[in-house]
Amino acid sequence: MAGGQDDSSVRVALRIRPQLAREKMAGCHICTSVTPGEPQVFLGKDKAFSYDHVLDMDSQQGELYEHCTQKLVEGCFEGYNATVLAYGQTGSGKTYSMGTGFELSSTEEELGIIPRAVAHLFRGCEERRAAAAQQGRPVPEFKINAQSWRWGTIPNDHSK
Ligand SMILES: Nc1ncnc2c1ncn2[C@@H]1O[C@H](COP(=O)(O)OP(=O)(O)OP(=O)(O)O)[C@@H](O)[C@H]1O
Repeated sequence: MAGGQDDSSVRVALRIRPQLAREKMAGCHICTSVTPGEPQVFLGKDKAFSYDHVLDMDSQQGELYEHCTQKLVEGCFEGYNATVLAYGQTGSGKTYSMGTGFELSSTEEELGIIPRAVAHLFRGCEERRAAAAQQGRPVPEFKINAQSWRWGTIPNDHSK
């Protein structure tokens, strides 16, 4: 997952997905380990990879948001652009982490990045409007546009 606050700043985070019951039953085993207190992952015993953040298997959705997205959304209010991109092999947890599965059974704690970012954005607008009104300043107006697409249908996508 990666996001940039401006052209010169790119954050990279790696999230290690927990092992699913069916994977345990199929005899799969975990081949990565996280160095405690370090944003570093070992593949096997000797291949180490470093990232800005590494979230181990017990990480929760709120923790992921706090480490990787919260500052990007706050940065938008300061005029910075931000992108959050989930990248990984199939079944690695992109949909779950981004929160676009929209399972009806999801608890608040299980909400992923997108619903959290949307709530954060609207809450941030309201807080800024309320603070301005309270301090007798002109109340700011915010314009939020949203667009969604599926791969292969991106406007001006000439890759297919
Ligand atoms: N951190 C997590 N905690 C609990 N379950 C998870 C976690 N990450 C992923 N899963 C579960 O693992 C399965 C695969 O995850 P998911 O569908 O998000 O993968 P994906 O990368 O989007 O896959 P694809 O590329 O095939 O669409 C799902 O059942 C999901 O609920």
